[in-house]
Amino acid sequence: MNVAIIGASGYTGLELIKILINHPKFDITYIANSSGEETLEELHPCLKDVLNVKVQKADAKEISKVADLAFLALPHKTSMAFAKELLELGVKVVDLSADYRLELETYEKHYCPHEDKEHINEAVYGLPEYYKKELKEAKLVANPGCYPTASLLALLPFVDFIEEKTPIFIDAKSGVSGAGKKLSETSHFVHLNENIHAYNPFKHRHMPEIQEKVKLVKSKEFQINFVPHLLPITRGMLVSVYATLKDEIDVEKILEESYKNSKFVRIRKTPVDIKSTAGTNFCDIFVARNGKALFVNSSIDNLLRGASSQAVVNANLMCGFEEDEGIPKIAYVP
Ligand SMILES: NC(=O)C1=CN([C@@H]2O[C@H](COP(=O)(O)OP(=O)(O)OC[C@H]3O[C@@H](n4cnc5c(N)ncnc54)[C@H](OP(=O)(O)O)[C@@H]3O)[C@@H](O)[C@H]2O)C=CC1
Ligand SMILES: CC(=O)N[C@@H](CCC(=O)OP(=O)(O)O)C(=O)O
Repeated sequence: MNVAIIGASGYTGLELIKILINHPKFDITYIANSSGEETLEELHPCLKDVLNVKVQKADAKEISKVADLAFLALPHKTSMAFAKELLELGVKVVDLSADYRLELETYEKHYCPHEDKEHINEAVYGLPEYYKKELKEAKLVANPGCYPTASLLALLPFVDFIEEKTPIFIDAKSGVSGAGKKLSETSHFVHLNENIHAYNPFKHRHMPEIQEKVKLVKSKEFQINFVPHLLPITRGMLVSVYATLKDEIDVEKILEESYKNSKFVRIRKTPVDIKSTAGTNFCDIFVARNGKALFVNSSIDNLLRGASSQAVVNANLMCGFEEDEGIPKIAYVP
């Protein structure tokens, strides 16, 4: 199966290349960024003598001649124009941006006017643990955001048992690569080093994504209070969910039961850490209860389970392959 990577000069684009180079069923036949003016080695010196594919200026018609499926590792708004054209040309799409993740009204409220209303309703949300059946039939997959991936995997097993009148709090912490390669004041080394802070409390665009998916998967409308923080590390994400249960239930049993068939969720007996999932597609989860107070703790690699490896799992499912074919499992430890 021939695949294209658009946005190959970015962080998630590089992670896609690294996974797909070793994939037993996918061949990278097209790589692009916005200009096509540099070689792959110039964009990513780490790929010298590893992969030698020409970098092109992204062009949907050219992609359709050489690839059956395209990964779009592009900024929001840019992605939908490419996806629309590719789908019309018969190319399957896994979109890493937010462009197809939300219902139209929610998207337009938190992002911008949508330019591909024709396809937004056919997009499948790429969280395999909850949408596997639909993903096997999908032509367009909306890969979830990194914070929603870690938050939903932690929260969804407990939604039916949470007291509906009390708020749910999600405290999330991400490595800086989550912001992409573009520099900003808050991603500057001098600002970040030995520092940590919250940003966009209760206003982050991933709060409506989490809220909407809880409603769609579990038919429950909760007030989700989401606060992200920036960590002075390159990759990794740690999420802590706090909620109040209706009863003093066996939370470990519920978690085990929820993910007993999942290849990429690991239930941990102690609080999770970032290093054990860095470099892998795993989401590690730990749960604890104090009376009716619930604490669920999850960790993922924001660039992999939060983006590129989850995208390849989704592509595996779309193409009828085993979900774990070619997917990284060995963490960057120590
Ligand atoms: N970083 C993360 O942890 C996560 C990111 N995502 C999402 O994945 C997407 C990619 O993120 P990330 O890799 O971090 O972003 P980067 O900013 O690191 O990379 C963006 C890429 O998009 C390319 N690009 C921009 N405009 C165009 C265009 N018009 N035509 C072709 N290529 C274009 C850039 O190319 P050029 O170099 O030429 O500008 C670059 O390769 C985003 O939507 C992001 O929100 C999702 C989950 C996690
Ligand atoms: C650290 C950091 O800045 N993270 C990004 C989230 C990255 C991501 O998963 O999300 P999208 O695909 O929705 O952009 C942020 O807070 O906007």
